[in-house]
Amino acid sequence: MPTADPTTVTGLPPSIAAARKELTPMLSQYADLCATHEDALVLFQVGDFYEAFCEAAEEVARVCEVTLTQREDSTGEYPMAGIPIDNATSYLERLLAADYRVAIADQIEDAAAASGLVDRAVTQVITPGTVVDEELLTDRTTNYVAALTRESEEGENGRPVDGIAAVDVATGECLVTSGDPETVAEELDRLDPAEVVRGPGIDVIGDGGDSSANHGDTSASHSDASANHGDPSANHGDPRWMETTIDADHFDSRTARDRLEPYLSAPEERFGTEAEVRAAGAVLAYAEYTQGDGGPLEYVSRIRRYDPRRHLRLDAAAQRSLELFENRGPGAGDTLFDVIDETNCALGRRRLERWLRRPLIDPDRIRSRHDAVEWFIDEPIARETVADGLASAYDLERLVGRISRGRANARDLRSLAATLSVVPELRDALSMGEESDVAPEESDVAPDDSNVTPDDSNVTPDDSNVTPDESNVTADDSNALCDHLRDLRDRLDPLPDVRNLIAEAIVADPPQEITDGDVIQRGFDAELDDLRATEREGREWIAELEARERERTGVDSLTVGHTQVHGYYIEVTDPNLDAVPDDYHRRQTLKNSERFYTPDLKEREDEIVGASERADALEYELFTDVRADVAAEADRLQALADALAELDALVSLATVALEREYVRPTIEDSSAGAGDRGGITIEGGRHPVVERRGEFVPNDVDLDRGDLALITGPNMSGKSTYMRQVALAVVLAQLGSFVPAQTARIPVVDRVFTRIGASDDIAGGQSTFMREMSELTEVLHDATADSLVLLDEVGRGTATTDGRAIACAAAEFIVDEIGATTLFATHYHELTELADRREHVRNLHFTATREDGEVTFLHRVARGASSSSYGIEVAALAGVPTAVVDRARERLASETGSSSDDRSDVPPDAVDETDPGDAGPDPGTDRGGGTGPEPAEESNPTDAALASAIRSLDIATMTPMEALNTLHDLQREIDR
Ligand SMILES: Nc1ncnc2c1ncn2[C@@H]1O[C@H](COP(=O)(O)OP(=O)(O)OP(=O)(O)O)[C@@H](O)[C@H]1O
Repeated sequence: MPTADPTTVTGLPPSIAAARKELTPMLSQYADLCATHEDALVLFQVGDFYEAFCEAAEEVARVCEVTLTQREDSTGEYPMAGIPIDNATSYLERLLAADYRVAIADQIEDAAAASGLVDRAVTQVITPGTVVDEELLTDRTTNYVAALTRESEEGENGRPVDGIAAVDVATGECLVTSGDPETVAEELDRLDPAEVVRGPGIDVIGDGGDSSANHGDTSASHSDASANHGDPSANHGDPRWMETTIDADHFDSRTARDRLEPYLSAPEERFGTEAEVRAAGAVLAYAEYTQGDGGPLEYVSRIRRYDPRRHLRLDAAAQRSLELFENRGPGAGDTLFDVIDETNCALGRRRLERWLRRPLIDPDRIRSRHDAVEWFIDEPIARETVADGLASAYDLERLVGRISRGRANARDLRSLAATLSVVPELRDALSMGEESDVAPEESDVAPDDSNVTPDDSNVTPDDSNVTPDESNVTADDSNALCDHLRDLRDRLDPLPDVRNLIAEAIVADPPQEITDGDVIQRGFDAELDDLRATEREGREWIAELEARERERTGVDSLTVGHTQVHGYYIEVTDPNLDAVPDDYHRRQTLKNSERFYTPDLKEREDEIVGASERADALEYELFTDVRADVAAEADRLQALADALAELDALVSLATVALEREYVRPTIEDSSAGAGDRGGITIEGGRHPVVERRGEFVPNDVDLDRGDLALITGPNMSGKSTYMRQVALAVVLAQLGSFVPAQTARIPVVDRVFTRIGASDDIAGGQSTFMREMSELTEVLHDATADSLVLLDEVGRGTATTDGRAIACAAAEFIVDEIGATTLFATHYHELTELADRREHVRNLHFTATREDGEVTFLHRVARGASSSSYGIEVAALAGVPTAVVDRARERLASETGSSSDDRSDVPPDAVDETDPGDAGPDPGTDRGGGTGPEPAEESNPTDAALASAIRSLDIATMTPMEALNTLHDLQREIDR
């Protein structure tokens, strides 16, 4: 992100502070507002502009690329920069992007009416986590600001309990939970707030401050993860969110309780821990402050406490490596979210996002969502009707937020009414599964029934006994609306009262402004209608005045006109002034004419102006009343928004399942039966994202509960893709989606752990290996028999022998002690021997072949272990000259010494099934790993140098091309 240190230009600009005593009243007012908003850049309304002065002006000019001007007053000259209020959004975006909080100081009284200095106040502090301006928000994401608190030594083993509360100021949603520091750090990742307010005592997110617990900071996603290992200064701030500090008092128990009082009664009943109360109080304090400190935010009515353990846990590392929401690396394509997002409105999009961040773990709830998705797949008409209806729905959650905040205009209310008007259609569409004459085919059949041929009527006795109703029931059975959708349909309240109120009150196409009239329908309010009638009649009277006066005076050139300043007049040119009647009073003299008014005209004019002003004011009053009446139904509207959001997410899942040929997974209650039940069985499984890039080779998965599959195979052969596709199938299934496969049986998993690929984003200064180990620690510590663990090349970040030993020990520990279902990709061929010693270890491998000199990766998984000499083999497959490959093999053989003994341990099925072709390895030769445990003595200096060069290669991390180039270099060495 760009920016100079924001603190230099937030709050009071230094040169204004220095001249504090000599300021003009206006600058003095500016200075006061700046002083009370130390952490913000104050934009100060002067007419049609938001202005900043002195150093703040220089910064605004720089960031917003607007002209820096000089202002002069009695105290001298100073810089000023302004942005037009009408067009402020894009400038505000820039300031936010430059890491500023922006305090908007509006004129809060009519400048024309004010005597002296116009009163101004900060009406809103715009910060990344609390923006409510529609144009500054994106559709998809829920925009949270989160507060974190810590209760020391309250939890198990005297460890701290952290609380987290997050509020979406635009919609009024508020979530609260607590737990050990790691859990809360993980929740923070899931909520992915735009802004974080840390309470006292939380210096490092995710670190319980218990340095003896060596897994205490393994929320490895954060730069904070470096806490115990790296530079502590790196712990303050995460580039993903803005860090905000507020007065510590807001985190005080008493203060928090007082703050919460208007929002909910008996917080201790609602909340689980003191940490939650304090976090909720603090986050609401901050939210109120940003909304202009006008007291409680009424629309924050849905404060929900939740238990993170009731969801599939996906920490940031898992979310990232599975590319749920973010792409990795340059050139990366879609994310999983992109693939499954076929939602029709912003409500659904946000809901689906939430589901993906928090898949379920209750098998019944999961199946219930699957039922709904299946129903929509089977009912194309209903699905399309619902999708079309939802596509015309506005963002109800945010509309309600704006209405409740008193920021909605008449257009917003019409949008609300338009959204309500689709609800009955949605209900009808869902009722298709309920009516007795549901399917059109059946009603079509009816007339034909009378024409049945005698043969046709030859139905079996059983059938003929069926009453018409019953036959319908049987016919409908497959399409019967599932409980889930029936419940959802019942929650689709069309709020006819609200819809009618808006339809009656607000004109169909209202203007943007709500203060200038033309907002309220005729017939809604008698007084308003009278005023408008007076206005209209007056204007008609004036419209006819010209003709009347021409006739009365006989002056054909007489005109009636109107100016903003002088109002209505009758104009008579100089030559005709003689004809002017007595009741004409002079109003204005022009070059060749005179302008007059008559008492009647004046009276009418006063009437019109009076009626018009009163009507505009009345309209505004009526509008705000209607808005308040609608706001009073906020709870019902939010409940409807909730149902619409869910409906859209379900329809999206059905659409995706159909278009991409996903299948409904059978959900196993994983821990129901012990033993091997509850394994993952997938036929023809695909990676939902990779399959969109082109030809995809489907693969099967057959793992019993607690199995550990060791996956070997060359680089680029498809190991990571395979592992990820298994995890994605589980995530998709548990969020309620169908999965990309032919058949799938999936157990409910409590947590997905991933340690995939070397992460080079070591922001916290942790070495790759250290980070890898802390992630591994987390797996070994926290995984359970219900977890799914993905490990990719564990140990590769250190010396081969150490790495292999660690990988082997970790695999054994997982199988023996944890029993988590695990996919473990490795280049350490020796690990495959584990299959001989452990019942639950299986070998799988991927292969590559060469055809016509081209290396082809089959991307097909097969039983058994792969050959171990990946690097050289791939080099051979890639066409490295045989002499070089042979020489390399000799080198390796001499280095690995007696490692050929190892081969005897390799089970028969571990032999690489690759068709070796002409360049394939001789199965009889030693195929020990890239570097063996006991390097042999080298016989001469060149050999020693070569051996050392080869030994230092990290084959596991080399691409075939790098292997090729390295071999080429080695060959040149030999030839020297
Ligand atoms: N089943 C498949 N069908 C088609 N393409 C696939 C399949 N599996 C993987 N691929 C493609 O092959 C490439 C390599 O896959 P992947 O990264 O999974 O290999 P890998 O064996 O894990 O490699 P490395 O060991 O280097 O990490 C990917 O770009 C992917 O697009």
